[in-house]
Amino acid sequence: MSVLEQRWNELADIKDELAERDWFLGTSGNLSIKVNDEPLTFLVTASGKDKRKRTDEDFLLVDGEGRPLQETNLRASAETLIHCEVYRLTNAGCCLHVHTVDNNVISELYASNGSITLKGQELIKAFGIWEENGEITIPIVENYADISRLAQECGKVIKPETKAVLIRNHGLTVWGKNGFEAKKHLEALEFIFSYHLKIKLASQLSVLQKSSY
Ligand SMILES: CSC[C@@H](O)[C@@H](O)C(=O)COP(=O)(O)O
Ligand SMILES: [Zn+2]
Repeated sequence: MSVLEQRWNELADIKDELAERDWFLGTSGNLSIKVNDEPLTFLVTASGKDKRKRTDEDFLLVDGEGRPLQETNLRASAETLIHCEVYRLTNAGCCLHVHTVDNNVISELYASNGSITLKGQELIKAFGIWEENGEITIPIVENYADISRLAQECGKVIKPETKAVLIRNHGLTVWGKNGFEAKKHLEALEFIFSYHLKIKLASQLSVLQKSSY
């Protein structure tokens, strides 16, 4: 099997797993996986599809500027330029973007800070952070309608060590050195976001309950 076929199957399997979690509502979400380093080529999901379905037209091979490398009627994801920025600025081998209610709420709650710092969670270790009070900071950018501008803003906050970016009231883009790591990072962040929102809500409720006595 060629490297291209191997990467295709790997990304298709990841897509199936994320679909099982219902992380592609309303055709949202896009995924990519690197095929070649120099020159950069990667497979990216075709735009506007129901990503819960597995077909032979799910991905396109594009270059470092997001241009298709093969004759095709398909359009690359509208957010391909964000994936280009991730591959340009980090050692990512796979990049995943999903819209969930939790990542949207977190992005709105912390937008004015420009980032959210997560700590005190066992799953921080999924990012290779093993120290006692390890923490990870996820930058948050505004959701510009102009994709070049949005990609540019993402590019400004992505440092080599950054693992993810939140786009305000839009979704999360997260990556890893390969498909396994990207999925691990995505699952860990969604877990921590969900925990964070629940504990925040629970503590507000307990303040309300105490003040009603
Ligand atoms: C139809 S909602 C989602 C899109 O606007 C976009 O944010 C998205 O995630 C999917 O776009 P796509 O072009 O299919 O990759
Ligand atoms: Zn999106």
